[in-house]
Amino acid sequence: MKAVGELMKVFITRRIPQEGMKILTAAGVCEVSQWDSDEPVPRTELLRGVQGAQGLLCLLTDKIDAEVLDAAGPNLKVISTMSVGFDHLAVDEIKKRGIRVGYTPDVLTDATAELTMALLLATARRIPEGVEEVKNGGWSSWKPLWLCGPGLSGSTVGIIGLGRIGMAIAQRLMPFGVKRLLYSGRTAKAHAAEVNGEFVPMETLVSESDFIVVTCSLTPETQGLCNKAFFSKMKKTAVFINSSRGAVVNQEDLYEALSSGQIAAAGLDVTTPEPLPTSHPLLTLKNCVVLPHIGSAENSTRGVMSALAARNLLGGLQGSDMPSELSF
Ligand SMILES: O=C(O)[C@H](O)CO
Repeated sequence: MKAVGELMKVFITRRIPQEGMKILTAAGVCEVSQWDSDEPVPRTELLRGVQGAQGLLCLLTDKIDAEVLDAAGPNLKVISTMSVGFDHLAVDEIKKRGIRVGYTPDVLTDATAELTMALLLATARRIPEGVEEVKNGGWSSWKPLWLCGPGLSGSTVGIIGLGRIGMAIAQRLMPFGVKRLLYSGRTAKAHAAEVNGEFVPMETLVSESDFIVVTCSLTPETQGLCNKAFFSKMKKTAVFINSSRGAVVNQEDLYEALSSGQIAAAGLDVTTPEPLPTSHPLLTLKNCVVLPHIGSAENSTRGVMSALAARNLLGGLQGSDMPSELSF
């Protein structure tokens, strides 16, 4: 048994699924302190909690910047985020200080692809609107022209960012009889052949797609990518879906496009900010379906993410391999 003094100090910024906590406890190498709540850690508590830590296990809601790294001090060896996205981490600053980073790719791919499909179908076929009409007495009869929306069969779908999640969505789209699958991104991908994906310039994807699905990561290049110019090139009948990060979209421009009939509908699992204030104009629109960032909220997925984040943390603390280390 090691004396407490020899244990490595770790700060965890939230209550996380048991799977990860059990792994950390069983390893017996760290002294864990935690923001033991379902709500995000206040900034002051984060700055306090991280002091002297050798390991930090954080979530996508925690902005890990130079101030946090300074507060942690020189002992910080590893940051393990329980997320596949890492736009909340000041990667350059982290790299400069030689701190290793773990993240959780792959394990949430299926869950996020499933949710994106659900959001796409719900938005296109106006499911939330239909549910609301049933509840509020708006359902007067079966009506030939009521609550119609576009279907996937025979359609063209454009995926922005054919990475792990984009590819899993493409695979799920195939049995729906999609006619063309377009994708854009930095480079053509060999794996696109599996889904008959056509690598096209962004302009072509935007103007030819009946459905646009955004799954790229948030980077300086993709920030605000879906803006007025983007929406103005879309078909008036097209549906826009975003399950990546809210900041890829200019929400004022999206509101304008939706309310003016420039595009048919939008489904968003991510927004800026999160949560989206209940007074936000997008929430007044029937043709906009907004979900509270639940892409990976599938029963077993969060436990698996938590376990992977714990293993990444241990790898970084012990100077050994991390199952999913971010290479930068
Ligand atoms: O980055 C992530 O992990 C997703 O957005 C949430 O699971």
